[in-house]
Amino acid sequence: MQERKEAGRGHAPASLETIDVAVHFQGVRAIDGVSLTLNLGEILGLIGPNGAGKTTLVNVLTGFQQPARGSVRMGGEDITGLVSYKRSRLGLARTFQNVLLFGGMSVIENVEAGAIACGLDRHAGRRRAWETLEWLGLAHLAEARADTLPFGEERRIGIGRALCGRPTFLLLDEPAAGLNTAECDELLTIISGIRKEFGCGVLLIEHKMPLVFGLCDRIQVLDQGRTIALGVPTAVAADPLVRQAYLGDEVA
Ligand SMILES: Nc1ncnc2c1ncn2[C@@H]1O[C@H](COP(=O)(O)OP(=O)(O)OP(=O)(O)O)[C@@H](O)[C@H]1O
Repeated sequence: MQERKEAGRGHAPASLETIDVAVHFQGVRAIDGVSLTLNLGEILGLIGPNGAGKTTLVNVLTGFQQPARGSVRMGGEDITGLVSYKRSRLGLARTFQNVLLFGGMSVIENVEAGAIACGLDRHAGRRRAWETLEWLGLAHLAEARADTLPFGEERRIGIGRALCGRPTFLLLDEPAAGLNTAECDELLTIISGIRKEFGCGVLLIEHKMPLVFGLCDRIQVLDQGRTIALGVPTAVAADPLVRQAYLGDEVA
């Protein structure tokens, strides 16, 4: 296991950061000066009400959205102007709120695509895809067409595709949306296994609080494009501003 954790890690960057990032859409301040640090080996929760700016921040981190102000750094190096496929090759992977699998392709081809996007050739990519599916307990689905899968499995395949490039930093955008309780429990085991097995930093955007509070080392809370709290789960759960803006009495 340790071998797998260190494989390909080399001199992995120790952190992924945004520094004072701002994004505006036609006058809407989607992000208004947010700094965030995701460390290697930690699970950081990013939570907040609908429209708080969480997905926009992930888009900035992955290069899908250029900020109007501020910078993105990986291992201290400025990557703000780097296009997203180059960020993938540096070890940055994400999943999407809508799974976005290639419907007409098989499961193994979908997962392999994640490795090829990170620079592996087809042969190595296929081998890596098998390893990934086996690790997720989904190898029996390898030859199935992606668009025939139930929603919960589709989501896990989406995670497998992101994981297949063995990212240093993995950004999960609402991975539990639409999952039932049993599937959420499975997801919790997968995410904590990802950190243990692959040692990457995981950014978890989620509205399902049991998952966030059960998994995260630290939690950052956004509201209207700004950070209103950042800290360990117990401190965030007790923060009056967070309870007022988002949590209510959900987490005691
Ligand atoms: N492409 C866009 N064009 C215009 N406005 C946008 C665009 N993308 C996001 N916004 C606006 O920016 C703000 C932040 O949106 P964002 O999707 O980042 O929030 P979020 O915290 O991820 O919300 P949710 O929890 O609902 O996914 C919202 O007001 C949203 O309407």
